[in-house]
Formats: sequence, structure tokens, C-alpha cells
Amino acid sequence: MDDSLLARLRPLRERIDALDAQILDLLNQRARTALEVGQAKQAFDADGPILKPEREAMVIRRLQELNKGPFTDQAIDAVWSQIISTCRGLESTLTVAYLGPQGSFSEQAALEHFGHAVQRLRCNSFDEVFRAVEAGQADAGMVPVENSTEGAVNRTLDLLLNSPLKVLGERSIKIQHCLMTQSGTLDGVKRVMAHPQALAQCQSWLTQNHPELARDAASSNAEAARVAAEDPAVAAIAGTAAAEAWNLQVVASGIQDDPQNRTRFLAVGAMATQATGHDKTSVILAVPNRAGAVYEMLAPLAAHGVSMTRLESRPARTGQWEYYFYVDLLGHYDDAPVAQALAELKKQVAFFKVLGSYPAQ
Ligand SMILES: O=C(O)C(=O)C[C@]1(C(=O)O)C=C[C@@H](O)C=C1
Repeated sequence: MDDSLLARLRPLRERIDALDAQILDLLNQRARTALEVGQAKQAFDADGPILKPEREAMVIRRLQELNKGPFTDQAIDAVWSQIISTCRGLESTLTVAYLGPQGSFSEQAALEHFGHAVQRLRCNSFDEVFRAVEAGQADAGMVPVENSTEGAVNRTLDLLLNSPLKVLGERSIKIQHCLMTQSGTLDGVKRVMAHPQALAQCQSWLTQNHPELARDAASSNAEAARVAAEDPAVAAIAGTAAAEAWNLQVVASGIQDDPQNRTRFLAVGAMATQATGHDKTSVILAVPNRAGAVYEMLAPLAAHGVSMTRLESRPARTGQWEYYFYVDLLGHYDDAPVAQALAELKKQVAFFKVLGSYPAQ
């Protein structure tokens, strides 16, 4: 390196070294304080949860409000998620279940949401994720609930209907699909495998560019990558994390039909989450099959000024054209307008279930 540049960099690098030493000292002070918090919680309730989703969201939001830059708010989220994850991990190990194997988008969402200092429990299906959390093998689960191209993830909606678990949080991640093979070419490749949602998200691209490839469903994209790593006649559609995890070469990237393709995941667990001032509440409702019933169902929300961010329906499987409605509202169920709207709503619907209130992302 040029001597004059070196001379200029030396004091700046010395300053960075000194700042890093201060940050390290502060991080260790924070970690010791979190350990004390853990001991206080343990003394109060030995079996109580260490994870406090509302507190984690508020720590990060407060720092984003204090932030004057040039560190970005997104970077604050990424860095403090890891700091909190490490502090939480010192208090007690958090086990998170999600659809594996290694390199799945569910793994990416779980690690972005809970940080890397967690025990990973990779499952073969969404059903297994719910079972693991319900049985206490995992403290939390991470499941996709909707995709911006393909809409609802129906199996997740059905599991939410029947599970006692609560929604603890949400995390939306950008989904960039890649076509990948062992060799990095399509020579000798006969089939393309992926989760049905991913095949649907890439269908126009596949039809235009590779109509010759047979399309096969896999239980997850990362599972398709695992198969492709064993079989040179198989290409997989998955994210770059799966390509790295299974040592595959990317043939084409960003092949999803919608470049802005995103998937929203929900964190689920056994504990309830307190209000943070910027929350969402997810509920399931059913109304009798008659004219005006859906309109009436939503009237209390409008009356109390509660905004609805999502409305999804699923057949109730009665053969009577009856539906369950999955509704997301802005606000926590402890907030007066939401509490009042839900109390009124409950009186007039045939079915009512609160899935949980949680910090809005
Ligand atoms: O405040 C707490 O309850 C803590 O345990 C500390 C802490 C943190 O590191 O800030 C860690 C884990 C909890 O989920 C929330 C916050």
C-alpha cells in the first residue's frame, strides 16, 4: 500500500480499534446485565419463558428512533437481533423449529427473527413444526403464512385453526429463487424439483426458458437441493443459502415471476406477548352463510376505527359453502379500541379465535 495512504489510515484504524474495544466492553456489560435479568426471571418463575418478544421489539425500535446514522435502521435490526440473541442465549437456550433442511427460507426467516444464538430444530413438515412446539421440544416455531405471488400458505392456516399455540411475531423476507445443479449447467438434467409454492412462483420463467424439464414437488426447496446434490439429473429451485449448504452451482438466479416476491412468516409459541404500541392481532372468525353476514362481521372494526391489514378465507369443509376468515388487525388485544371491537364481534359470529397479538414488523 502507498506510504502516504498508510500514514493517513493509521490513526483512523487506531481510532476504530479503540472504539471496537469500547464496544466489546459494553457488549460484555450488556451480556452480564442480561444474565442478571435471567436470574431475576428464574427466581420469580423457574418455568417461565426467557423469550420476551415485546421487549426485543421495543429495544430495537427505541434504538431506531434514537439513531442519527450513518448506521441504517435495517443494520440496527440486523446487529441488535444478534446481540439480543446472544444475551438471550446466555440466559437460556432458545430452540426454534422450522421447515428444514439446512438452507431453507424458513431457516433464513427464523435466524433473522431470533438471531443465530438458537438451537435449530429442522422439521420435515409444517405439521411437525407445530407438534414440536406444542410438545415443548421447541420454544418457538417459524412458519410461512403468505406469499406476495401465491397468496396464503393453506397448511399453515389450517394448523393455526386447530393449534393452541399463539402468534408471537412476524417477519417478511424477500424470496429470490435460483435454479441450481451439481455442475452449474443443465446438461443431462431431466427434472426440476421444488416446493409446490416455489414451482408456482417460477412457473412463467420455467415455461418460457425450460419447458423440457419435468416439474416435481418436494417437501421443501432445501429438500429439493439435497436431492439435486445426490442426483445429477435433478435441478432444484431454492435460495442461495441452499446452494451453499448443498454445494450446488447456480444456473440462473432471480427466476421468480415477481421480482418483488416476498414471504411473510409467523413465529408461534406457547406464551402471550404484551403490547408494544405498534402491534398486530390475528383472529379467525366464521359467520353463518347468509346475505350481509361478512359485512356485519367487519362492522365493529370500522365502528372502533380498527384497521384491517389482511383478510383471507379458507373453506370450513362442511360442504355448505361456509368459510373461516383469517383477519389481521392493527393494534393489540389489550388496546381499548381492539378490545371493544373484538368483544362486539365475538357476540355476533359463529366462531371466534384469537391467534395472538404481537409486535408489527
Ligand atoms: O429484558 C429481558 O427480559 C431480557 O431477557 C433481556 C433481552 C435482551 O437481551 O435485551 C433478552 C431476551 C428477551 O427476550 C428480551 C430482552
